[in-house]
Amino acid sequence: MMKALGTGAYYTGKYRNLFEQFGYHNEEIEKRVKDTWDKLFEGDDDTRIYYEAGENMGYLLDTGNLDVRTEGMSYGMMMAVQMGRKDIFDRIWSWTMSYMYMENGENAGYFAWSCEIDGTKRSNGPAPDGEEYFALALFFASHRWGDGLAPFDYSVQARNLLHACVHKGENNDGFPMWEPSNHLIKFIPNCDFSDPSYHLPHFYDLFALWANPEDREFWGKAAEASRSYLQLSCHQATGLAPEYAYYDGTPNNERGYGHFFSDSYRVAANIGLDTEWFGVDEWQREEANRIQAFFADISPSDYRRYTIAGEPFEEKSLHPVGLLATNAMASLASADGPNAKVMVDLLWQTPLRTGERRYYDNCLYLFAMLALSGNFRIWMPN
Ligand SMILES: O[C@@H]1[C@@H](O)[C@H](O[C@@H]2CO[C@@H](O[C@@H]3CO[C@@H](O)[C@H](O)[C@H]3O)[C@H](O)[C@H]2O)OC[C@H]1O
Repeated sequence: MMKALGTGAYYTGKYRNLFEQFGYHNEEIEKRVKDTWDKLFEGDDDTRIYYEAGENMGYLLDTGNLDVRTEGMSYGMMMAVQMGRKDIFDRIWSWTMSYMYMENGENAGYFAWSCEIDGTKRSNGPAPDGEEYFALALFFASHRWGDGLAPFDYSVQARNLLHACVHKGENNDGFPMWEPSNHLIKFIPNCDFSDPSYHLPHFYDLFALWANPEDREFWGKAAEASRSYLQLSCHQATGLAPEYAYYDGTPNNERGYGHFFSDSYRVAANIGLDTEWFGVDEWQREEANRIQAFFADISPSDYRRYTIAGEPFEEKSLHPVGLLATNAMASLASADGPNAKVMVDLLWQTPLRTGERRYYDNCLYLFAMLALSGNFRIWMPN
């Protein structure tokens, strides 16, 4: 039975343990989730991506690019709030506010998407996927632990950030992160195209509940627009999405990002979580089945870059573990589909990635572990 959010949207309020449904034992599953967290955030493993900084800060390192990204920091906060780790959440948020937050210029109110490990900004521009994850992680933190003094007044921080995302540019002060005319998230504020993997309608349905009252209608429309946009941008036969796409959904290959590669992987995971939180949408079920069918007979060692029509390039996937993790997370949308169990089994049998490219793969891996074990939840206000 679906539960009303009060915005016209309904949520499931249920978090399936798909691992258990597919035959794994609960004790083993819980241990695996905990081990995965430990290997990323604690200990000496060569899978680690989180590091403490000073007395009260910490960061996630993009081990392949040797920088700290809003993507990783916001993912780290989402992981920490799901795992109930306020200590680590606050450390990451402190680092983010100390070094990434921009107070001046056309991006004031946003976060610099890439910094050096010492906090020096590598860029003065943001990447909107970070802002949307920050905002929802902050709302969840507020609901789980309550608001504290700034910058730990989590719900205030989330609302201010979402205000900037929607309203910047209204006073000639930069650009919004969502295009006002169509409610679609942009790749960067000052551009007119999108990135299908940035579309998180399941987040926007919650922003419609918790953002500033005057923006709630906007977020409801953004959720609807994103669910439609995914249908436009994912290939009808293969289900594959390009990294960047125009507002009409066609691939944007101006800089070579019009194909299925690293960014694209997240679309499958996002569809899985949207289904888990907000219920089955027939297109999402079919889409998850299409992506899983495409990869069903390809060995991870042979994952490549593909056109969205499915033609392989010579170039191998940079993040095969991340790709198989997101394909497994799609099983939340296709649980009764022909490849759902195979994809979940493949994730279960695959260890975390080691080596210099481990950051992106291991982030997607932990998200999949959380989601497939029923531990990637909506934290409602008490
Ligand atoms: O041009 C930058 C643009 O690159 C930036 O995007 C962020 C970085 O890329 C995205 O994820 C990467 C996927 O590939 C892996 O190899 C990397 O480790 C990941 O970081 C990420 O989602 C974006 O936030 O956005 C700002 C633009 O100016």
